[in-house]
Amino acid sequence: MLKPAWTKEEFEQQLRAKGAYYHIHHPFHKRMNAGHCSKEEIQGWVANRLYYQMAIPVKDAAILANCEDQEVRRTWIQRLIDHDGREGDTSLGGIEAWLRLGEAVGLNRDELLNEFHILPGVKFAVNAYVNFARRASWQEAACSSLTEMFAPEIHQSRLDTWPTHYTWINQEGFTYFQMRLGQARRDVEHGLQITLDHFVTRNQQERALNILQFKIDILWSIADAICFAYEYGRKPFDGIANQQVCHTGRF
Ligand SMILES: O=C(O)c1cc(C(=O)O)c2c(n1)C(=O)C(=O)c1cc(C(=O)O)[nH]c1-2
Repeated sequence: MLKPAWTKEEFEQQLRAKGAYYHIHHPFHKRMNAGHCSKEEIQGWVANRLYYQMAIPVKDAAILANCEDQEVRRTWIQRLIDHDGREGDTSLGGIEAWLRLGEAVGLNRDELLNEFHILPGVKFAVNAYVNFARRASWQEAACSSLTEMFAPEIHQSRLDTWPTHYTWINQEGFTYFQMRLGQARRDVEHGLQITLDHFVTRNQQERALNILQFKIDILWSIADAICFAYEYGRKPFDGIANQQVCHTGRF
């Protein structure tokens, strides 16, 4: 029997219920916000997350390239500007703000930008997101960005806990988290509107939930890779070679 479609309100509720699996509940994130991470663990997380930051505007450019709706493009393009910044603009782009967070935790730009610390598992997870956005319809790719529904809470929890737990971090590094609070809420409003309008039958709505779970799995896998390497001390090729044998670049 064909299952009836959820109303928009019910569908939104189902999407929001996925927050139960958001990486805010990952043991590594819980440790980080409880103040139990070492300096090396914080540095490892910040260095690896830069790979995600760098990929976000590439992912959003892929969505723009696949989107034939001018109105949507006019709004979506703001996401690229948020992360890349604009020449001559005084407001900080997200990537630059993240690099400053890297410096605030004691890393230098060279080691951040030459991917010295990036784990293969993080690359695979992030690349899966970019590749999905390239191949999927723009509506499905927009749906995959909806983990941002849960992001303001995680950014806020860092702002609430890090300054007291990690007093060695230069406060200027927290600008990124502050910036994202408003940007993420605005992005979600748009992404949610696209998703609620596009996925209308019950089958389509269930597909949207599966796409959101795919993205949640990506974030969880990133945290797993970082946790394994830095909390459990099991970096790739440990005891066999230096991590620098790992492949470089994007495949
Ligand atoms: O720090 C976080 O936990 C976190 C998570 C996410 C997310 O849920 O995908 C994003 C961000 N931050 C973020 O800063 C950001 O700009 C962002 C963009 C997107 C996206 O999918 O387009 N997710 C996220």
